[in-house]
Amino acid sequence: MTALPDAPSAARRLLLVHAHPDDETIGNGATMARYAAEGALVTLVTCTLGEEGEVIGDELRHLAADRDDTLGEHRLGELAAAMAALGVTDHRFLGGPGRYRDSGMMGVPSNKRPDCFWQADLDEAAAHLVAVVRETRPDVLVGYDENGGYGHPDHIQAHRVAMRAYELAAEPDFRPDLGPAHDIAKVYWNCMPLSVLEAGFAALRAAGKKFPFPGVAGPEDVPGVVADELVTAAVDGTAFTDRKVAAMRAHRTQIAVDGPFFALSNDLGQPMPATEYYRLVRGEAAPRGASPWEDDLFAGLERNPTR
Ligand SMILES: CC(=O)N[C@H]1[C@@H](O[C@@H]2[C@H](O)[C@H](O)[C@@H](O)[C@H](O)[C@H]2O)O[C@H](CO)[C@@H](O)[C@@H]1O
Ligand SMILES: [Zn+2]
Repeated sequence: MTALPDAPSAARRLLLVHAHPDDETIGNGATMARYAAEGALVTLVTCTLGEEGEVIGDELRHLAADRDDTLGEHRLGELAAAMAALGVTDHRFLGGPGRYRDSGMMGVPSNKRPDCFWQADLDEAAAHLVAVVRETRPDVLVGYDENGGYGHPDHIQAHRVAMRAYELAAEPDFRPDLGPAHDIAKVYWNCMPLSVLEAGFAALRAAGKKFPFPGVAGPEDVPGVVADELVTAAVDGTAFTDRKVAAMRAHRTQIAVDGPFFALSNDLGQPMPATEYYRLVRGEAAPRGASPWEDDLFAGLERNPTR
């Protein structure tokens, strides 16, 4: 049981569920930094240690699964450094560090390892997350869409576990030993509005020869692209871009950063958005004024200290 940081019981509470160390910063780094700075209780649950990842740079390549197989332990440290950069103090691994191994990309042999997340029993994995939900009692849960954003097995499984835990945590008869039932007020899935994606890639093409990476990502490389009408919230993290960049750089084996662009180990550069987008899938959206999108994930929620 992790001691929660001291905070007024009326503090707003955000829980994020991610597949690997690095996903949280790529998708929600500015959002996490903003809410942590505003005094919210931000809890990150990461489902694997990222043991099957590729490694950027020759000097650390020995960590890879087909060499020393110590990348997971190394990425645990990268995640801790990234959380320090974002000001997030409550980050945990589903079932404890190493309980579920990174499954690798869809279709590779490591998908069949009995200890990998893709082979996990859904209700058993969800029970680990129910324990966190009932302890931290979040107002808002952030996860992936049913395709995990881009079809990676661990992302799909993280979606399934998050949505199953959302249901089970609210059931008073389910595992009362894990604490009193808790009904999360709002659930969002990470997404990227098509119009924002197109503008970002237009800026990337305009960079021309100054573009710092050998390859250019395409829209198919960006997870969770949806029509603008499906987007509910846009969280402006501009004020926290420096923290997001520092956290991206902390994930040194996975992410290379250059100016307003970043690339994964595939060396395909893509824009690094300062605003992060969300699709509400459970709960009620707050009434919106002129903007089509909420600007705060907690919009419309009373600060209920007894939740
Ligand atoms: C962002 C993300 O989910 N990264 C995962 C992903 O890594 C990609 C994978 O190695 C792919 O083969 C590369 O081309 C791409 O550049 C990588 O981002 O899958 C890894 C293995 O499951 C995982 O460790 C990593 O966190
Ligand atoms: Zn991932």
